[in-house]
Parts: sequence; C-alpha cells; structure tokens
Amino acid sequence: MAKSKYEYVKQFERETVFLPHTWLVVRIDGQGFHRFTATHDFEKPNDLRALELMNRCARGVFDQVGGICFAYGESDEYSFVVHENSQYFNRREAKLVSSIVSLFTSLYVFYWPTVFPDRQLKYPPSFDGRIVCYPTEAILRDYLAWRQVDCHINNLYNTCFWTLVQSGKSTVDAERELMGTLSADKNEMLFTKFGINYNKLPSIFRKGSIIVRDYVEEEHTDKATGEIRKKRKMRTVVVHEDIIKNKFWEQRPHILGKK
Ligand SMILES: Nc1nc2c(ncn2[C@@H]2O[C@H](COP(=O)(O)OP(=O)(O)OP(=O)(O)O)[C@@H](O)[C@H]2O)c(=O)[nH]1
Ligand SMILES: [Mg+2]
Repeated sequence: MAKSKYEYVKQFERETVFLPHTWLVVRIDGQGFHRFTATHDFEKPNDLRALELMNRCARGVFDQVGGICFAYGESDEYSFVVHENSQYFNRREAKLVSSIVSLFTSLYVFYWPTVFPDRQLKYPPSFDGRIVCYPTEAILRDYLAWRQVDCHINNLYNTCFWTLVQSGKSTVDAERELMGTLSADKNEMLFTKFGINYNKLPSIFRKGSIIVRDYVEEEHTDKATGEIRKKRKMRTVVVHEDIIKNKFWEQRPHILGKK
C-alpha cells in the first residue's frame, strides 16, 4: 500500500521498552483521594467496603492483563508486578501503564454500585500510574516490603488518631498527643486507654491485600463412589498476610519462580 505524505510524522514517536529479565512494578494511586473519600463519606480510618472495591478492581486487572504474577494494595494504591519473563505488550512502558490504570479506573466506576448500592458516585474518580523496573528479585521483595511497612505505619497512626478523636479529643490535640511516639507507645496507648489490641484488628487493615495465584484445596464429590475428595487447584486468591517476616515467599516459590 502506498504511503501517504503524512506518514513521516511517525518518526517523531518515541518509546520506552524495558530491559528483558527485569521485574516491572506498575503502581496506581487514587488522585485526590483525601477529598474523594471525604465527599463519599468513607469510614475512618478504614472503610472495609472501599478496600473491597479496590480489591475487586485489582483482581480484574490481575486476571485480564498478561504477565502479572503478584499485586499488593493498601489505602488508595495498588502495585502490580509484571513477571521478569513476561513479554506482554513487548514490555512497552506506555502500553503497560496506560492499560492498567485505565482498566482499574473503569472497573472502579463499574463495580461502585455493587459495592456501595446506598451511595451515589458524586464525581468520577481518577488514578495515576507509574512503572519502576527492578533488576533483581531481592530488590523487588524490598519494594513490596516497603509498601507493606507503609501500610502498617499509616494504619497504626490513623487508628490511634481516630480513636482519640472519637473519644472526644480535637484533631489538634490528637495530633499533639501522637507527636514523637514510637510504634510501641501507640500499641500501648490503644491497649491501656481504649482496650484495643492492635494485633487483633482485621488483617486487611494492618497488612493490606495481596493477590496471587495459589494452590487451594477444593472438595468435590466422586461421581462413581459418592465420596468427598479433596483436590489441590490453582486459583486467584486475595490474602492479607505478612510478606516481610513470615516465610511467605519460601512457602510459595511458584509465584516469582520461572514460568
Ligand atoms: N476515610 C478514609 N479515607 C481513606 C481511606 N483510604 C484512603 N483514604 C484517603 O486517601 C488518602 C490517600 O493518600 P494519598 O494518596 O497520599 O492522598 P491523595 O489525596 O490521594 O493525594 P494524591 O495521591 O497525591 O493525589 C488518605 O490520606 C486518606 O485521606 C479509607 O479507607 N477511609
Ligand atoms: Mg492518592
């Protein structure tokens, strides 16, 4: 086919293609969610339904976009790990980040009425996205540990802050009381003043959410004998576990392992 005289404009296009055998992390983050969560009356410090909505959207991305082997979410953000061996979109930055952030955003609006049937969406939410390339599995694991530590630090602080405010303190006084305190002080304050054992709070709040493909035991009835048997099946699961101290990775070598 003959080329038009305008074809030359394509020469101006530039692309970032990531190096092979490197881990890619696409992190999306709600834009202006401080305002969005206030406008939509999210519960403080954690709105369980809002977190479940984030998890639903992330599962949609996890299952539809190729090459994703792990996802971690907390607050208004989600990180998607593209496997080092993935060739999806030929590892092109713009394709990967734009399709993940747009799919996540449209799923957020799509699932909103199911998760919040009693709450109207007052304006369209948006998310931004970026990709970072990590050359080794050890650095990738440290990246994920960094996000989970962030979740822990923020959640412990916010739990203390809103418990103090709900007990009658002004936001200024609550902030002043927490200034300079360490994690141990915050745990102690929650327990002695309010009878709250921080470690007993839901793990989705304390640890964030992890999406992986993992083996689960499923029961099925043997047609011939009527016996109930257990079978190990690979499924997409959402868990709220410690990926830092526990043997999370050691127990699941298939997640980051070579495919
Ligand atoms: N009430 C409530 N607020 C939440 C919840 N999850 C996230 N948020 C809000 O969302 C904000 C997320 O932090 P950021 O991403 O730093 O703030 P942002 O306003 O989205 O700012 P940009 O990301 O820079 O656009 C938090 O500071 C909270 O205000 C929740 O479960 N309940
Ligand atoms: Mg945000």
